[in-house]
Parts: sequence; C-alpha cells; structure tokens
Amino acid sequence: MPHYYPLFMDLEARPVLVVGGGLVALRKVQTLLAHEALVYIVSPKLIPELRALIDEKTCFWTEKEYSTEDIQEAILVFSCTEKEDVNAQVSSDAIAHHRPVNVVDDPEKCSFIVPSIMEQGDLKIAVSTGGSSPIVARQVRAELENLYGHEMAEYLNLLKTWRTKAKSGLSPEKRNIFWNRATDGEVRELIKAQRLTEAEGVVETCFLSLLD
Ligand SMILES: C[C@@]1(CC(=O)O)C2=NC(=C\c3[nH]c(c(CCC(=O)O)c3CC(=O)O)Cc3[nH]c(c(CC(=O)O)c3CCC(=O)O)/C=C3\N/C(=C\2)[C@@H](CCC(=O)O)[C@]3(C)CC(=O)O)/[C@H]1CCC(=O)O
Ligand SMILES: NC(=O)c1ccc[n+]([C@@H]2O[C@H](COP(=O)([O-])OP(=O)(O)OC[C@H]3O[C@@H](n4cnc5c(N)ncnc54)[C@H](O)[C@@H]3O)[C@@H](O)[C@H]2O)c1
Repeated sequence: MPHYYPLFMDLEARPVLVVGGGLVALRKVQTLLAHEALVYIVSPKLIPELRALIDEKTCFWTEKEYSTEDIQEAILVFSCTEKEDVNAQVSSDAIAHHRPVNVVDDPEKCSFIVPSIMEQGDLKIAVSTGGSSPIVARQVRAELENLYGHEMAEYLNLLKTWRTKAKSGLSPEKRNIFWNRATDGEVRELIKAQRLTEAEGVVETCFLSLLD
C-alpha cells in the first residue's frame, strides 16, 4: 500500500473527468460538485440521481463509452465503471497523460485515493485509512462530526476577522500572545453557549490590552 501524501486542492471551475454513471460515480460527482469542479461524465448510461444533476447544468454528460481522447484537459480522472478492462484502460491513459487517477475497486490502479470528508465552516478534516477500510474512514468522520459542532464554524469566522488586524497591529511576539489567548478555550466555549457578543468581547479586550 503506498504512503499517500494528503493535500487540499482548489477545483473551482477546473475540468474533472468521471467515467461511468452508477452509484459510485454519483458519490464522487457529488463531492466534486460541492467543491465547484466542472464535472465531465462519460458513460453510456446514467442513474436518475446523476441525470438530475445534469439537468441542473452543474455537470456535463457525453453519452458514450470511454475512449482515450476523453481525458482532454481533465486535471483529475475518476474511473467508476464495473468493467475491469475499461478501468484499467482509463488508468493507463491517465498515467500516460500525467493526470492523477482514481479507480473504483482497485487501489493498485489509483495514483490518488479519496478521503472521507468532515466539514464545519472553514474546518475541513479529510480522513483516510490508506484504503485499509473505507467504512472505518466513514465511521471516524462521523465521530469527528460529533466532536466539532456548529460552534466551530462561528469560532473560525470570528478568528478570521481578526487575522488582518493582528498582523498589522501587533508585533510577532504579541501576536503570539493574542492568538494563544483567543484560542485557549474560553472563546470557543462562549460561542458554544451562544454568547457570541461576550466571545467577541474577550478577543477585543485581549487585542486592546496588547496595543502599545
Ligand atoms: C471515503 C470514501 C470517499 C468516496 O468514495 O467518496 C471512500 N469510499 C467510501 C465509501 C465506500 N466504499 C465502499 C463502500 C461499500 C462498502 C464496502 O464494500 O466497503 C462504501 C460505502 C460506505 O462505506 O458507506 C467500497 C470500496 N471502496 C474501495 C473499494 C476497493 C478496495 O478496497 O479494494 C471498495 C470495495 C470493497 C469490496 O468490494 O470489498 C476503495 C476506496 N474507497 C475509498 C474512499 C478509498 C480509500 C479511503 C480510505 O480508507 O482511505 C479507496 C481505496 C479508493 C477511492 O475510492 O478513492 C467513501 C466514504 C465517504 C463517507 O461516507 O464519508
Ligand atoms: N456502489 C457501491 O457502493 C460499490 C461498492 C463497492 C464496489 N462497487 C463496485 O464499483 C463498480 C461501480 O459501482 P456502481 O454501483 O457505480 O456500478 P454500476 O454498474 O451502477 O455503474 C457502472 C457504470 O459504468 C458505466 N460504463 C460501463 N462501461 C463503460 C464504458 N466503457 N465507458 C464508460 N462508462 C461505462 C455504466 O454505464 C454504468 O453507468 C462496480 O464494479 C461495483 O461492483 C460499488
């Protein structure tokens, strides 16, 4: 099993090829669309859920069997067919074109694998078991969803609003003190208790106390 390198990639308006139109393709397409990719599906058939996405014009479908030229400009390639020979062809074409490729059912033919994703506002946690057990990846994701609730989104929103001010208004040493105070637990607890104004007050008081 490869030792996969994790990264977060901006897919907004970038072309991604998905070969196949079944349940597995649906799972991959939903995540890609949630990340604003331009999704190009090549498949002779589509399940109704995927057809509905095409009708909403958030992705594009070519009704045919895969051929090498479908790779075109795709920056990522997903092969989600039930046919081993087709998946193998997509994988070798993508590799020949230096495009990262994910093949359902066959980690050996993947140059990348997809994690289970937990999101709460700007907090995004990608979970992988390196392919050992996708179900465990899903279960860990569910545990994380219990650990980080809606307060995390508001907490990060609040901290984000202070980044520019802290950068321009405080020396590196004071900035360090500021961020340690803002993230020592009290602010997050206040937000969890829906006492947002008090939370903002704690951050502001700390900032003002550090100004020269
Ligand atoms: C995380 C998630 C992302 C996504 O796909 O969007 C994902 N699989 C998910 C669901 C899921 N996958 C499978 C089922 C049916 C139950 C089952 O059979 O297990 C379910 C449904 C379910 O669990 O609910 C079957 C399955 N998956 C793979 C194989 C082939 C094999 O293992 O050889 C087989 C057939 C096994 C067999 O036939 O025995 C392979 C991979 N699946 C991965 C990712 C990559 C490794 C991730 C990691 O662990 O690091 C990897 C290597 C490649 C890849 O697809 O990128 C998503 C959960 C999202 C979420 O809900 O949060
Ligand atoms: N559904 C799951 O959660 C799941 C879980 C584990 C493994 N799998 C495996 O993953 C594979 C895909 O699963 P699925 O449920 O999406 O299968 P599926 O049979 O519903 O979908 C396969 C899709 O591939 C398309 N296809 C076939 N030949 C093609 C070609 N030459 N070019 C382009 N598209 C082509 C088909 O038209 C179909 O839309 C299967 O091998 C399945 O056993 C699925």
